[in-house]
Amino acid sequence: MRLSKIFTIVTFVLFILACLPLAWIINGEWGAYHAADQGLGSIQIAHLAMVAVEKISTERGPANALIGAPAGGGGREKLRVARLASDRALQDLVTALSPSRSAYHRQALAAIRIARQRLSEARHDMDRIIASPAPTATEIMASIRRMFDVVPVVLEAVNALSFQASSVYPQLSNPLSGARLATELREYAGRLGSTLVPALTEKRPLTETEAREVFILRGRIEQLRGTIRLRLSVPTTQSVQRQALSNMESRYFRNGLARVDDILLASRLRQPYAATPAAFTAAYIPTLHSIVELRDSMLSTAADEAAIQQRAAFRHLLAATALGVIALIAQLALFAYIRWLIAKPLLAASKLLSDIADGRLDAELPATLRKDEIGDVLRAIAILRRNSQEKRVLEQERQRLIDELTEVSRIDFLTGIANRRAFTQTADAEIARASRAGESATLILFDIDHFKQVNDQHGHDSGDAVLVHVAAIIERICREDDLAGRYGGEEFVVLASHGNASSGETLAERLRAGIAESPCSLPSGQQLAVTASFGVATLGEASATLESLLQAADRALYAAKRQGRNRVVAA
Ligand SMILES: Nc1nc2c(ncn2[C@@H]2O[C@H](COP(=O)(O)OP(=O)(O)OP(=O)(O)O)[C@@H](O)[C@H]2O)c(=O)[nH]1
Repeated sequence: MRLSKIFTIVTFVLFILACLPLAWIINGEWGAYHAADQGLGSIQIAHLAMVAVEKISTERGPANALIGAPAGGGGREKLRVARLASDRALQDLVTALSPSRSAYHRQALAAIRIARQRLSEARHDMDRIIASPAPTATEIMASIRRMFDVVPVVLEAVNALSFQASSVYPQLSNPLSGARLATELREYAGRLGSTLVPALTEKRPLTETEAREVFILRGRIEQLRGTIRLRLSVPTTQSVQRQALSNMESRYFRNGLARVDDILLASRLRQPYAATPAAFTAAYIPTLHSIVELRDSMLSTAADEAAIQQRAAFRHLLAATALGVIALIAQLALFAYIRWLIAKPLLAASKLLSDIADGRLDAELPATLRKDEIGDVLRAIAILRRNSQEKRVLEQERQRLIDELTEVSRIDFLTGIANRRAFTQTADAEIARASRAGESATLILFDIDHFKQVNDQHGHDSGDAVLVHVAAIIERICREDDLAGRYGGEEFVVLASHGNASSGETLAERLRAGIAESPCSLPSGQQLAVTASFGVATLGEASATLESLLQAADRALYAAKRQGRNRVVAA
């Protein structure tokens, strides 16, 4: 597998391995943020449920005030407004719970459906009692109890939502349960007032049942008061809650319950009541606000704390995501850097080595100042390439010299035509080929006449000039495919291929005439007449080799010399 591919696979695998724990961490942070968000939502919805409980409790005040009261006055309008407020609070709660996102929400929604049904029936019954001119105490109490029965159902929703919020924020269980207890306290405080209404309406002492009910309610209220105080006795309780608690103590537990105690005392002493139901309600109900304020203060503390934690969870999520992304980018950048630092130069080095091995020595070498192993490799490749280039130059020079030597060894240094060795090699092969092919070939051997005299009379240089002069005539007259050479001294030889005896003799005659008719210019400037004698031998049965042709031609040449020179004699 190629190095680049291995590097890509390793990068991919390491990237995935880094992604997995990051995804796990981010998923955890997302879960924490999501739970915090839901917990905060639950606190807000729990608040709506508590408000609904409060509104339903409050609705009993104007209803009770209307029982036995003369028709007219603003009582009806107050009841209408109170009922509208209850309906709106329940609707707000239903809207906030839809669509339900958890089992707690579904449980709360189911409870509210039942509560609405019960509330509708209780209102119907209450309207009947209000319309009745003289309802009995039992009828009034039954009607009031039906209103009471609505509240525990809504409290179920409050409990479900508070539990959900507490499960996310265990540290907020104190303010959350404190708010829930305050909601219950508000309910029982309301019930206490409602329980007194029949006796006030009928201007009679409390019945034994009513007195027991009041006793139980007072006990329940004290119990709730104690539990709330316990919840708020922890050091983390904020001053605003302590203030709300003290406000509730003075307004409800001192002023509000003082009204109740007045009525209970008058009832026990069988004395007439100092307040009508409406006056009692008007004095008693406002004191319940202090309980609601305490509830809201605890809820607002819990909501603030939850919002802080939700924001912290969001910041953690953001930080984890940002760190994760930065880590991945850093990892990719590191891989890219390593690729650039190691893999890329190694690949380039491998390509350069392949090029050098294939003889491509002109590829550009990256200039490197690197001091590491990669730098060493690149420098070694540069040296290797330089050595290869030098070796190539040397090889070329060597070949050139070989070619030159070969050429020199085949050419006569004086005349520039083939020497005896070159002529012999080529002529041997040509005669063998012509012999095989059944073609004709003529060998012309000739010798300059009285050459010794030229040397003797005009000097050796003039002799050389005559030799060069004759060679030039040979080159001028012979065809390209004729083989001509200096056979030795002042002796020349020509092998005329593809010819016959007569054409060979003709060529010899043309050579003879050419030499005889062209005087040679000696270095001294003197013109010297030169002649030569020719022996011609033609390829035949008896002369199938160069050697035999040469012997035959030499004999003919000798004959030509004897016959007076400057002539052609055929063997
Ligand atoms: N200048 C010069 N002279 C050469 C060369 N080679 C051979 N000779 C001379 O050629 C002469 C040959 O002379 P001979 O063999 O006596 O023949 P000749 O004088 O030509 O007489 P014939 O051939 O009988 O006409 C000798 O004096 C050689 O020294 C050469 O390369 N240059």
